[in-house]
Amino acid sequence: MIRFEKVSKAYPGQGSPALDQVTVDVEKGEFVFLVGASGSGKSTFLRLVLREHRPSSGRVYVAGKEINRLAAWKVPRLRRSIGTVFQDFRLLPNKTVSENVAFALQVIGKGHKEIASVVPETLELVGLEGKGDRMPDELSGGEQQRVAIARAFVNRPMILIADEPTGNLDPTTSVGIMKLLDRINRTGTTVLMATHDAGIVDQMRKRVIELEDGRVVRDQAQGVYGFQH
Ligand SMILES: Nc1ncnc2c1ncn2[C@@H]1O[C@H](COP(=O)(O)OP(=O)(O)OP(=O)(O)O)[C@@H](O)[C@H]1O
Repeated sequence: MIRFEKVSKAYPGQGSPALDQVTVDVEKGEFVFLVGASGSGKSTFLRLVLREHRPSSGRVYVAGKEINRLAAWKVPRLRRSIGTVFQDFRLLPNKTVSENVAFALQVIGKGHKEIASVVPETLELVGLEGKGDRMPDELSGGEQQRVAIARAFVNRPMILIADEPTGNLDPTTSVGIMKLLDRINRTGTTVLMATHDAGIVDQMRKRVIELEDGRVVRDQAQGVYGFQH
């Protein structure tokens, strides 16, 4: 589903590359944690998957296509097939919960009828039934993140990218969010999550890929956050 072949990424004016000869293969349906110190290259990795950046060398494949060679007009379609969730939720503050989720479908041209049936279904899936008419600032942080996940998942993307999704949440709320991501993963969606949350990684026992100075220093099935090398 996601394949990096000797991928390096150097930003202009930076001494050492943000990613350095990274080779990784993520199968469809896997759940992968990306860990490593701040600045180790996690966000760069995620941005390359979304083609927000292009590699300086090497190849990035998503769903079998080398995305560096994807025509510019096909990039929006690639991004639509990848849901994204961030630490800071990024909801539209002037829209209700339902409108936030519906918006993701409107921008890809879905009709009223489909939106009217899919949005409540998705809100129920994330545990927000009955809260569709609330505004984001009337929700707890955990609930806001559920809205963000509903919005990311509403068109059933093949990949869900989560960059520090529990970074602003307390441990109990974080566990709820991880259960939800696990449930989404079980529908067949590949989940790639960058995190500093050791407790969560140790609890979930999923594949762990650790980056250090842009290099993969560990790729462990059913891994833990910290590992004695
Ligand atoms: N747009 C950019 N321009 C220049 N340098 C960048 C850019 N984005 C990231 N970098 C550099 O690339 C390296 C990797 O950064 P990256 O954001 O990928 O790390 P990270 O592991 O996601 O960090 P964090 O955990 O703090 O989010 C860092 O040295 C960073 O300063």
